[in-house]
Amino acid sequence: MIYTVTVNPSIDYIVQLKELTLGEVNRMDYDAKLPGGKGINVSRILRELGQDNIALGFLGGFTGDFVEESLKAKNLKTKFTHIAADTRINVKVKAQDETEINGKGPEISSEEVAVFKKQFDKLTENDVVILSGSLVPSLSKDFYFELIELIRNKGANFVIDTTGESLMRTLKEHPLVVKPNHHELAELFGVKLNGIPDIVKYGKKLLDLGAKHVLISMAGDGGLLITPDKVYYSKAPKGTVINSVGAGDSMIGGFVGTFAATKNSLESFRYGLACGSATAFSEDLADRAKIDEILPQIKIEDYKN
Ligand SMILES: Nc1ncnc2c1ncn2[C@@H]1O[C@H](COP(=O)(O)OP(=O)(O)OP(=O)(O)O)[C@@H](O)[C@H]1O
Ligand SMILES: O=P(O)(O)OC[C@@]1(O)O[C@H](CO)[C@@H](O)[C@@H]1O
Repeated sequence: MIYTVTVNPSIDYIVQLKELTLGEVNRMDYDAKLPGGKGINVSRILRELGQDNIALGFLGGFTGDFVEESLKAKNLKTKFTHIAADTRINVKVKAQDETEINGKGPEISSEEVAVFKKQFDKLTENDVVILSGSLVPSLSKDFYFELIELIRNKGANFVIDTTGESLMRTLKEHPLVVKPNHHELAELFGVKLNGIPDIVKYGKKLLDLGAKHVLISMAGDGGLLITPDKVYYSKAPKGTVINSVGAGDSMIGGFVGTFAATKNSLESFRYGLACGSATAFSEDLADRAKIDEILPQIKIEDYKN
């Protein structure tokens, strides 16, 4: 089974207007409320791909009820731990630029954490756990490492979508895949990356430090997959970008869902790229029809230094 963990889910409140003027009353042209949070987005893409999965995490209050009901309506399997405080609301303003205002997230008590962690007792070596998104301020910065220890003790695989020191610290536990974007990769090593050869050079270091696969996403410039045997590169397909929120989560969903089903890294890369671009070209996250439309446009090349 694949589990996604969203410690800090959200209602994503999407607000669209032609122009945002700070300090004035602005009127929206369109708005929408979506269940959000990185792990939840991965779960939604896995479901589109027909990959069985269960979304875990913490939900509370009327906002938490909205997220849970929206996911149930989409036939997603969920086992959230219910908390007393309200799940956050993240505001995504689409005007002349895209601006995101993400909440800090609710207080989670030690009792609620204990109930959540109990679920990890049942993991087996056939399971994959995907840890994605921010932690809430009341949790220890080491929370993901505590979870990784529980996961590794059961012999299960994990994927972590995080950046900086937190990412570097998890590499020695051999995540199935890590997916920094090219800016995050540069920050990880405190360097400026000049073109694909540099990106490959530093991406390979993440492999050397323990990751089983390294995916580097480059938004409209496509992506790279670095494995111990080979490096693959693909441009991004052309299309009208409607919504880039969740493109990275979609790429992870496409890669992990396909890898769980096929164990084929190249095919998983193909689906990861297609899911990422399909979301960028959709109003909400990509649906199966959009993913299928984009798949034939993905052309992967062997990358040779
Ligand atoms: N403008 C775009 N055009 C085509 N494909 C895109 C575009 N933006 C993203 N993608 C696809 O989605 C993948 C992931 O996007 P990106 O690199 O923006 O991830 P990210 O930085 O983790 O994004 P986010 O945090 O917004 O989810 C890219 O590698 C690419 O395949
Ligand atoms: O604040 P975090 O946890 O880093 O990111 C949360 C978030 O911005 O990530 C998703 C897109 O990747 C959105 O659905 C959600 O609002």
